[in-house]
Amino acid sequence: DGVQGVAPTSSWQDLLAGIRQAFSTDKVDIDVVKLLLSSYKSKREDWEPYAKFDAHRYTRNLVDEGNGRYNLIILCWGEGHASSIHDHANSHCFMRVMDGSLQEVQYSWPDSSHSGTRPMAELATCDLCTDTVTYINDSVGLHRIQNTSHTDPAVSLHLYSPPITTCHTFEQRTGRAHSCAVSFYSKTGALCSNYSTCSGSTS
Ligand SMILES: O=C(O)CCSS
Ligand SMILES: [Fe+2]
Repeated sequence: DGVQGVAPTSSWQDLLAGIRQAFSTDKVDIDVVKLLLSSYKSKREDWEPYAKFDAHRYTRNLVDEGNGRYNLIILCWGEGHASSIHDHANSHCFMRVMDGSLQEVQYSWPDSSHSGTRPMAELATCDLCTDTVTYINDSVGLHRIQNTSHTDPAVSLHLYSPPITTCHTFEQRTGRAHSCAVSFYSKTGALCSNYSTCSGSTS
């Protein structure tokens, strides 16, 4: 549910400073953070230095390590790239589409009494166009993010609080869960080595 009707006025520096301020205490005001993300007037030159694509999978590029309470990350999705179905490790997950469009498919948690024997149940499918801001946490459900376009790449800005280092991925056909350590393709513009995503099969 994007925050509509906000005239985007703030600069990239205002956005980074506003987020730092919003996370200066342990209390997270979800609406304040969504408004900050919506108020930023997107300029490609602000975030393009972080937008590093890989031919085979989506990339996670660290923008701002934050103050220990959050991470700000640029994700780059080539045509057809998708994440696995995943949780958010009890963290807040804020997201804004910066370029192109993405599809979010939300799922309910697998029923533990059927562990590993039932397909994941879809809750909703949302098409997220450029500048849409959305939010999820584990009490909302699980999701998969995918770039369903065959012609256009997509870029999204994600804020996780607290920072996510590991999460769970879920097999669509069986609901079986796996633990997964997330990593960065680049950090503040510098490429990292041995990158791996939690992108599972999309079948
Ligand atoms: O951080 C990730 O790899 C999941 C992207 S969708 S929130
Ligand atoms: Fe996610």
